[in-house]
Amino acid sequence: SHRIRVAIAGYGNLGRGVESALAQNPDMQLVGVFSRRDPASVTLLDSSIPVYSMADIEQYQDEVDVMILCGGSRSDLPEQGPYLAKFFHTVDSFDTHAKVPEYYEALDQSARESGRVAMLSVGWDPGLFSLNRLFGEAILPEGETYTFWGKGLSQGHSDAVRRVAGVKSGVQYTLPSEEAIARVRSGERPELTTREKHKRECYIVLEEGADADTVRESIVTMPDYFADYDTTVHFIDADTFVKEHSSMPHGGFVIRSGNTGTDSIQTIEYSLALGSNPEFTASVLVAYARAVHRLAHLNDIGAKTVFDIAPGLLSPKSPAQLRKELL
Ligand SMILES: NC(=O)C1=CN([C@@H]2O[C@H](COP(=O)(O)OP(=O)(O)OC[C@H]3O[C@@H](n4cnc5c(N)ncnc54)[C@H](OP(=O)(O)O)[C@@H]3O)[C@@H](O)[C@H]2O)C=CC1
Ligand SMILES: N[C@@H](C[C@H]1CC(C(=O)O)=NO1)C(=O)O
Repeated sequence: SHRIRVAIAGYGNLGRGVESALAQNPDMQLVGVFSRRDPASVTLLDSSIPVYSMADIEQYQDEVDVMILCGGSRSDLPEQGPYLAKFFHTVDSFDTHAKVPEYYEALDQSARESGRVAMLSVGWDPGLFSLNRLFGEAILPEGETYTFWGKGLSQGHSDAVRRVAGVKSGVQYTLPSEEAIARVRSGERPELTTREKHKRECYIVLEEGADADTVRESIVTMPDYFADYDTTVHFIDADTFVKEHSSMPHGGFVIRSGNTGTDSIQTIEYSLALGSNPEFTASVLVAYARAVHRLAHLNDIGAKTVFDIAPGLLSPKSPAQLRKELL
């Protein structure tokens, strides 16, 4: 059977990660990268892969089985997602938690009209952490669920600060409250507000002539991303930025602490330690691209989240082979 023909829409940290993740999956083939920038200015890891202008993307419908959308959630995907679902089966990593319901509806309408599959919010949070929160609550209905991230670089929040007028480069680190983690791990099951669980720290290089106080205010008050957190903004020069803020580690964990019949305490914990947030997220996107391709062949169209995907669809192994590996 032929390899799955995959293309990338939007070439940033995630796009680069998808390019290298595809090289690790021999049943898939990267057929091209689409960018809003001049293709001549976009340098891939593998220079033999063609780069096309996003403006021409509709012409490639018959050459792409799955389009992996790697744009930013704050401003790119809300427009690119519903648009591209008209022409391609897609998968993206949309992570503006507050806006997921409306994004789902927009994708679902577009994908159903075109008879395509559009998977949203694939990654680790939302994505693998979402699945583990579901397992915890479905299996241990009596209990509490906690999610902690970091210390590490959030790409969604870094993308969001880069979109603020006056920001030349920017990253955002998420720091979990060690005190909150200790209380959860002790089995206390505390009520914790958003603000009590994490702090956010940004490092920004300003555009020439931009005003630091105005930029800081735009960031710390930003709804859905920073308004509910204690956020600090540091302004640094470009050399320091490149020297000290070029790696993107991250991670975190989901804990479900619950009680069963005889009041036994049961604890489920799922954790991630990521050397590269974008490369890991890209690896999740690529596994789900395989599932999207299979759903497309089953004509199981419309918007899908990780909750809708049978795990076997992620694996390159046949169902028969997987059954042999159950134990
Ligand atoms: N669900 C999850 O667990 C996760 C989700 N994410 C999501 O992934 C999204 C993308 O993250 P990330 O790849 O780090 O974002 P980037 O800022 O690296 O890229 C976003 C877009 O910006 C454009 N771009 C990239 N580099 C440049 C450049 N040098 N000059 C001009 N434009 C550029 C690209 O579009 P173009 O090529 O068209 O110019 C690209 O698609 C995040 O917004 C986040 O929401 C990330 C991690 C985990
Ligand atoms: N979507 C996040 C993945 C995790 C990290 C995170 C955070 O640090 O706030 N929230 O969810 C990302 O863009 O990195």
